[in-house]
Amino acid sequence: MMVWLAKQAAWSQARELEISTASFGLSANAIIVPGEEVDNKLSQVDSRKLAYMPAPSLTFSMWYHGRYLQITRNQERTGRRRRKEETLQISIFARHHRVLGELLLEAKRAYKAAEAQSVSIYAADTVNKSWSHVASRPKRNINSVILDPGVSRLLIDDAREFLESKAWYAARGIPFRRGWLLYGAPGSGKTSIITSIAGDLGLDIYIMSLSRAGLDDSTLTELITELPEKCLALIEDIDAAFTQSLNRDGPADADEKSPPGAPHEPPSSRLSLSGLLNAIDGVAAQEGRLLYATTNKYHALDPALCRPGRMDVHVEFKLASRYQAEKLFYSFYLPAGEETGDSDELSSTADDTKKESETASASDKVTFVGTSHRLRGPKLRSAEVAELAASFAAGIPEREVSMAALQGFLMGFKIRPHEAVVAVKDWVQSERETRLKQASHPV
Ligand SMILES: Nc1ncnc2c1ncn2[C@@H]1O[C@H](COP(=O)(O)OP(=O)(O)OP(=O)(O)O)[C@@H](O)[C@H]1O
Repeated sequence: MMVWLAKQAAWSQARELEISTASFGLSANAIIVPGEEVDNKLSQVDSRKLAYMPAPSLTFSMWYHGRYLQITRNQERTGRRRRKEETLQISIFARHHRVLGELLLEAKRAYKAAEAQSVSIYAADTVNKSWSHVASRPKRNINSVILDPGVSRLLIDDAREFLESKAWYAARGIPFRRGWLLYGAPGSGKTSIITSIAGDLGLDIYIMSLSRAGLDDSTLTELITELPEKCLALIEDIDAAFTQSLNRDGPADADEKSPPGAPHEPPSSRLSLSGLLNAIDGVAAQEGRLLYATTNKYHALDPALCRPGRMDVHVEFKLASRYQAEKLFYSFYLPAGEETGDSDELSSTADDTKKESETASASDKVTFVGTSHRLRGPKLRSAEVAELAASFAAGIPEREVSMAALQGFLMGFKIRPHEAVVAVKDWVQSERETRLKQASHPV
């Protein structure tokens, strides 16, 4: 209803407003403060966007299919934790409730259309043992995550094939479950590729962090049963459980993290490995759910956790190769609309292309209105970019720096590709020195 409301003239003309830098949910709900996108200072540092919503308790009057309609948005704090509850009160002057059904159906369609452009992210709320919507991100094109040749294709094809194989599993009596474990260097694109896969398959992401305070076996089980039927469940940093000495026999030592003098936590208040294994089987046991886990410490994981049936596909993500560095350079400086000509790029169907361009225009609306850094950069021909990309990649040692670090470096040269190529050698050297210092003085 909120997405539908956001499209009504009465909504955008409201004169009492609630302003926030936090997400109001699907971005279509809120009205982005005009002019902010063109404020270079704000858009260059990735600051939170300001958005406003008509204040609660206002009543909006409008005509709907020839009928007079009034909508009031109410907000109250309920329960011991004073959680904010929102309700909408709708009054329609009509003889039959059919018109309400029409309105709700139209609102549902508007929501689905808005949702098709973005991926909704939910996080586990361990206090209320429920999931809360934390963000809606524009879908990320899978080709924008640059991995070693064939890896993106393997991941997306495998996930698609799994979703289409329900009957195959049923015919063989094999539980319809599949888990993907992405492990390796930090900042190598594990989370990014998972987000892209969710966008590609039209699934919402439900993230669990095992190091979260208050997460015990029963909370985890409850959270798992609360998952919707079709979604992508993501356990981030699954090794975090092991830094708390998680073992199969029971929870870790309860005193380990308690401040001196704090009351002893009952032993059941921690997550045990068997609790985690049951939960994983639970996620996967529900049909149509995909389970992804990420870790930087593959070898710390218990074999029971990694065995086929729980984590069927293990993919290592390494530090950047020259190939990846070159492709990243392209993605920064190739003129808009031109292809790298890379055979590994995942082709989109006509429908996907349409969706992507719609998504791009939806996100452009927020991020760049007229001030894209591409427009301020030098106009390079593809051949020039190719030459620069090759020189840039030649300056990057194989598997020494992460893709996230490379991205950070290039961000400093958004409109200065030639300078990026010149500066890369010194940067690599300074990264090396920083790493050496860190190794000799571990935190
Ligand atoms: N392979 C890649 N291609 C393009 N961008 C990448 C790649 N890897 C990392 N990045 C960029 O680096 C940032 C961090 O990436 P991401 O969170 O996906 O890494 P990660 O492997 O999940 O890291 P961590 O293990 O620390 O959680 C993102 O902004 C992402 O755009």
